[in-house]
Amino acid sequence: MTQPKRIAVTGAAGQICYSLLFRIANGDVYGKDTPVVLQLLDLPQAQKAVQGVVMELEDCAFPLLQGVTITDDPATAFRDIDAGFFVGSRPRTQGMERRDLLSANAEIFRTQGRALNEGAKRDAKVIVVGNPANTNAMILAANAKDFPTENVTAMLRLDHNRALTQFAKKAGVSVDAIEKFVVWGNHSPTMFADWANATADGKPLPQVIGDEAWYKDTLIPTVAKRGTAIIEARGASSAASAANAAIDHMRDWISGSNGDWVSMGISSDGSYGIPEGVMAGVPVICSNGSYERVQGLKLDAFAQQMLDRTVAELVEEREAVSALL
Ligand SMILES: NC(=O)C1=CN([C@@H]2O[C@H](COP(=O)(O)OP(=O)(O)OC[C@H]3O[C@@H](n4cnc5c(N)ncnc54)[C@H](O)[C@@H]3O)[C@@H](O)[C@H]2O)C=CC1
Ligand SMILES: O=C([O-])CC(=O)C(=O)O
Repeated sequence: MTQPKRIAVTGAAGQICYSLLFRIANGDVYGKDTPVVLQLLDLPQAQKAVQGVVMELEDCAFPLLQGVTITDDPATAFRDIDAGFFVGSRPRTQGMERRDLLSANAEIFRTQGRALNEGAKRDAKVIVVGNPANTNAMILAANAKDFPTENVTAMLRLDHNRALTQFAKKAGVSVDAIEKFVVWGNHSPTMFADWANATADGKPLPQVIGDEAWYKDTLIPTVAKRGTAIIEARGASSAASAANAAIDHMRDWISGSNGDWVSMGISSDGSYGIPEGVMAGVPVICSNGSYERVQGLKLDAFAQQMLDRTVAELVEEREAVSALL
């Protein structure tokens, strides 16, 4: 058996983690040959609830689960980790936008960035799920001064997966027939679900669907507002689908995306005119434990306008938290 991977998960008592932890323990991130140790973080008042979740993890008898620690101390949670899922933070409720969580959650990521810096392996892979995910990831990276910024990412994969299903239904194909699709920008209603390069079974998706009005007037807003629709229907924000997206993001980063594009929020290097340091969703291809931006795409006037809008929002969010960077 290989060495166990140490995985920190924050917000362990919450609803996303109630799905996420069981998937990780089942081997869905590192594969069925790699044992895992979970290092669970939550607030002091949530420790008892985390203990309950751990009892349930034990009761699953997962062969790959070699150990679990529970703590309310970020430094303990992030010590020697290979991967970190940063979920812990307040979710929005009806009537709120994700950016309304900025002041409630930003401070969490400053504190945790410092702890990540202290204790994590330098090649640890980090995904931020807690909203507003892009800007929280930027705060986390900025406060982990000696930790590689490229190893801190934000989750756009739920938006990506949501769009794939809508496209697949419209085109009458399976979701895995669709390739080269990307969600650009912020995990917010300004996100840009871009089908310009996408294919279905190798044929251009815009031609296969042949309905640009549907794409602009139905697909884009449906994906952008899906989180709100779930909150209205369920009375709570997406949980199992968010956990699934976090698993997809990390699994592909670790094991590769088989040449296909996936959407990841990463720190901008200035490509596509996205200001450097902004944590924006872009197309990447994952292989050998790392990701590469897809470069050189031509954006038409509509795409450029959509990208500019979502990037402008990210820049505004960055200004709002400048004191924490
Ligand atoms: N990026 C994305 O696509 C998605 C992001 N989210 C976000 O994920 C976050 C978590 O959502 P849920 O699990 O539904 O929320 P929840 O309220 O069920 O759980 C959050 C957990 O985080 C804990 N927590 C709060 N502050 C903490 C801190 N400083 N350190 C450690 N733990 C802390 C809470 O005690 C609670 O157990 C929310 O911000 C939500 O908006 C949700 C769905 C999709
Ligand atoms: O909408 C929310 O607040 C939760 C979330 O990020 C999503 O479901 O995409």
